[in-house]
Amino acid sequence: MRYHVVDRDLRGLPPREQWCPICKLQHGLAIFSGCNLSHCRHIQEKLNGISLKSVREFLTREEDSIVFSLIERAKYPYNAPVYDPSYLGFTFHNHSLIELFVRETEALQAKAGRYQNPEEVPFFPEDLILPLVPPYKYPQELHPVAASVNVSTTIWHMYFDRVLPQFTSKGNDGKYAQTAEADLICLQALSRRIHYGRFVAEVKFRAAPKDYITAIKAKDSDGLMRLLTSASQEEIVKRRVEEKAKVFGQDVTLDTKGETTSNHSKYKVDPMVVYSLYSDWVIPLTKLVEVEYLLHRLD
Ligand SMILES: C=C(O[C@@H]1C=C(C(=O)O)C=C[C@H]1O)C(=O)O
Repeated sequence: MRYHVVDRDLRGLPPREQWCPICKLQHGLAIFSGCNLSHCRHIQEKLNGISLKSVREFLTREEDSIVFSLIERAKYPYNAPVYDPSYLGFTFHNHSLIELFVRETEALQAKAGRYQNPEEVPFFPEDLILPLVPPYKYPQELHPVAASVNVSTTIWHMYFDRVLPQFTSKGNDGKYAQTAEADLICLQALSRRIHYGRFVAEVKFRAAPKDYITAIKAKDSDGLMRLLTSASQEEIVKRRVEEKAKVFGQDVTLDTKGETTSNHSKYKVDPMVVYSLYSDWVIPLTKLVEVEYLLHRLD
């Protein structure tokens, strides 16, 4: 079967219009009226590679990155000077060392093409320089409005004000560059996971466009929240990350006979902290991103 797709713009964004080869209607991405929905969904699936299964697999793999990044950050004590704007003597626009570190690293990574990937969202987009590398043709599954859905500031404050003090020991070992680097890895993993809510929302929209279109047209945020929520899935996710914190965060040693011994009583990051991080922040923010994306999905 051949699909005739018109009006793909230069950045490879989703087609604004397309012909459905089955119902022969030309229609915008969001307007399915008069057309058999299953046919049009079929086209969408052919054009785009994401499914609920694939997005959930992505989120599951991101859990590993998040738990590992917290464990790596927990190697260092809190190291307060990293977050104190006066530590650099009010140079660099009164930025703290962490802010300077993130801004400069993001600028370098932008040059290397990191933010061409629609999965990656910078914390300081205003500082970014155009990539030096040739463009890579990433699949463009999202509606263009995805570019303006951004909860980076909330993630920043959540991480530094609420989460970091819970899993680091008090103290100062002077390893500030390593500390800032470890923070950045945590922030990037959290941001990637949370902003992936845009992809989750897209597959949910495609699976039940009629329901979502009604709620979107009514600007019904609560209705959208109800539609996209799966309480059972959330419970699985929370228990799984708690378990990962136990498995990844234990000391593994070998005794003289070469038998593995694990210390189950002491974990590098408290598994309850990881459970609460997901329960209080990661899942609610992912759902907020989903709703924000959906509210503008028909723009
Ligand atoms: C991400 C999803 O959407 C919602 C958010 C979830 C999450 O952030 O883990 C889990 C279930 C849903 O309530 C999903 O259905 O997988």
